[in-house]
Amino acid sequence: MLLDVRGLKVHFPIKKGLVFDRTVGHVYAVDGMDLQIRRGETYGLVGESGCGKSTFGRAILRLEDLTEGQVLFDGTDLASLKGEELRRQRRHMQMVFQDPLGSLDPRQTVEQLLLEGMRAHGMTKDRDAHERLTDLLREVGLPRTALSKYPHEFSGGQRQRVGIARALSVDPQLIVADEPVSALDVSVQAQVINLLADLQAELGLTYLLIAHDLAVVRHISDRVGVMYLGALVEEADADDLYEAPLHPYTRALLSAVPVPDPTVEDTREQILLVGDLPSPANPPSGCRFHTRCPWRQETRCDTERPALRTVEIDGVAGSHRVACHWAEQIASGELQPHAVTVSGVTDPTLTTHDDDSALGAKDTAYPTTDGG
Ligand SMILES: Nc1ncnc2c1ncn2[C@@H]1O[C@H](COP(=O)(O)OP(=O)(O)OP(=O)(O)O)[C@@H](O)[C@H]1O
Repeated sequence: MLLDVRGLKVHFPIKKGLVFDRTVGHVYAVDGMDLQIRRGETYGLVGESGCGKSTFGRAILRLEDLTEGQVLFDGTDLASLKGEELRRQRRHMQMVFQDPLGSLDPRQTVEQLLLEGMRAHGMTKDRDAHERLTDLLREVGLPRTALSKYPHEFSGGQRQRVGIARALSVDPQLIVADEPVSALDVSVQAQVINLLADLQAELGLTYLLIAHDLAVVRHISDRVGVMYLGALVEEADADDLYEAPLHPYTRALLSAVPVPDPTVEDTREQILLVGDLPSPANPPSGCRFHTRCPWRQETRCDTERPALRTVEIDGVAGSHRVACHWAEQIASGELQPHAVTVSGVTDPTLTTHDDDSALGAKDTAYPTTDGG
């Protein structure tokens, strides 16, 4: 296991007061994450905007203060490291950001940008440093002439290649890529994703790939974790997750992913997510998804937070984990979905869902089970 995260919490204090800051509450951005990544694996982390994905990615690189929990990187607990030790450890873990323009110093040439990290980790002392720069550019598919250019002189896709080269420059083991393609044109997205895949094969890298778009992570990820309000609600091998999602939230996210071929009839279940993500400063009690869940059962879902547990499939406990009290009953059809209103109150008169005209209604989720 290269990365082993246990019970991680990152809470941001909410301060009030002009002169004396008072803490009046907390944003529970990450609130009990357990996640393991094997060496050489690509782990896709998905979820709606605001569910805590970026905070989690930043926290495991110790770019955020950890409120509680353990982050073991190759056996070393990062939570206990400080100063020089932490700085040395950081060389092994690098980040690729969504917006390379915002994360690359506009006054530095590509050469300066690439040398900066290498210099900080004592990697420019040997005379091979320039050879390494040439290799880096070749690896990310940029010409050698790129070295003397500034970030604004590149297209979005090329700039992301510079961002990737910079992450690679210190020879890391783990790369956290936070929405690496969501700012790029669709036509360029696949090129950058393919580049990440090629680099992994060539260099044996391990990735945590963060994205709100499930389609982006599907093909490159070995495993996928779905995050909701600060914690994982489901995790499985990528194919299992996409073909047999168990958590109602995952089912809702997947039913929103368009079918790539317009000539193929979309027979999947349609579950509309009702309302906005609740505030992470005031998360719902019990299961955090209960206010939007079409399978919510009173009162267990409202009061008891489900643990992330391994489910048995055909009597075998595999690697599919889900945090739902009723995953098996939902999968078997024993529990039927019902409509959800914005307030999160289920309407007992709407326990069937054969009124297709209601599909697409703004305030109500009507899951259909035909073909799902
Ligand atoms: N430094 C901070 N101080 C206070 N609250 C923060 C801070 N950073 C993030 N948050 C809050 O924590 C929650 C989780 O944010 P985060 O950026 O991790 O989510 P996300 O899933 O990555 O969303 P996005 O894709 O929009 O970045 C949000 O409500 C956000 O406003």
